[in-house]
Amino acid sequence: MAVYTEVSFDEARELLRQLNLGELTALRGIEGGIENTNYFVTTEQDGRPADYVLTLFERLTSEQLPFYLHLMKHLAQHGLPVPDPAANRDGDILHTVQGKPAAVVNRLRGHSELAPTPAHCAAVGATLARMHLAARDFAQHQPNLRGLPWWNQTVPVVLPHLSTSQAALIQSELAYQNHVAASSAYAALPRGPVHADLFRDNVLFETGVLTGVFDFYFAGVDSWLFDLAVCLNDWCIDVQAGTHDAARAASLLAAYAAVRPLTAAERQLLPAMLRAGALRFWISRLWDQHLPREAAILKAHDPSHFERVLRERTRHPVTL
Ligand SMILES: Nc1ncnc2c1ncn2[C@@H]1O[C@H](COP(=O)(O)OP(=O)(O)O)[C@@H](O)[C@H]1O
Ligand SMILES: N[C@@H](CCOP(=O)(O)O)C(=O)O
Repeated sequence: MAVYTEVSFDEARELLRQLNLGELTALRGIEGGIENTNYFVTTEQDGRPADYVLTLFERLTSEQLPFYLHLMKHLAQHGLPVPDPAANRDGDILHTVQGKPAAVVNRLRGHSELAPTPAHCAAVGATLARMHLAARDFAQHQPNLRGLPWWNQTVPVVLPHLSTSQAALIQSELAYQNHVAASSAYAALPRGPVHADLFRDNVLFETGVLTGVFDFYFAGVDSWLFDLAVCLNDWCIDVQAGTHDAARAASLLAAYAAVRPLTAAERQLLPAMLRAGALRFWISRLWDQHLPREAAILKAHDPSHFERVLRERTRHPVTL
């Protein structure tokens, strides 16, 4: 269930009219997702059906949202297969529905590939590198709001819920990541707007071709290597064991590097960033599990998965 706020047919029809997207014919709540209220919307335009997604933002604010929405528009204008937020007559892409910030984007074709092959991983690697390069001249700046300062703030909050060995691991990893962030190699990492949550369920494929990347609502300015590490930690991991899949990782990395070769600092810090990526999602899953919003998160993700990935990444560093 990811309809926290009910939208009536009339309200949706009015918004779609204002956006000049045709006459509403169908409105259906989307079950997947945990953060926002999402609806699939169909309209009729010039006698043809057109599909959109209407999102009401439940947690993100009107101050934070322009960065995400304009980044999506920027990437779409650069030919990336990402949702393109629809503007009204005044050019605004952030709207209001039921007093909440809202957006309407085109519905991307395809299905999530939850059992990816090296070929799927190559497509993800190449697209990630293209997104990094295309976002270089994106003018707006917003930090990754789930970056190191948030980890430092949130670890003490989740700590009381952990076993002794988990507490020791999370504290020592946090200390290590603070140490890495202060290093000259870290300062040398190329940075820019990154997706920061490019998991299997945020990418669509159709007959083996990557047709969509969505859910930019954890995006922010961070190192490109962090984004790459987040991807490797999801696309190139055995989900049951949390272990590294060398064939899929080689494929993703080679395709990424064919578009944008890695720098010396990136090659050096890959093992540390793989640990950082695992720590980031271990912390957020613990936070969602132990400090849920009022009955809102009904499908909290399992934190122990990223605890396993972090232990694996520490025990068996992947070097280039
Ligand atoms: N632009 C889009 N095109 C196609 N499907 C989409 C699009 N945006 C969202 N979806 C669908 O909605 C579901 C929930 O979206 P998601 O962004 O993951 O929600 P949340 O941010 O609430 O977690 C996705 O799994 C996908 O099926
Ligand atoms: N990918 C994150 C959770 C983010 O949720 P989403 O449904 O908005 O992608 C995780 O797996 O912990």
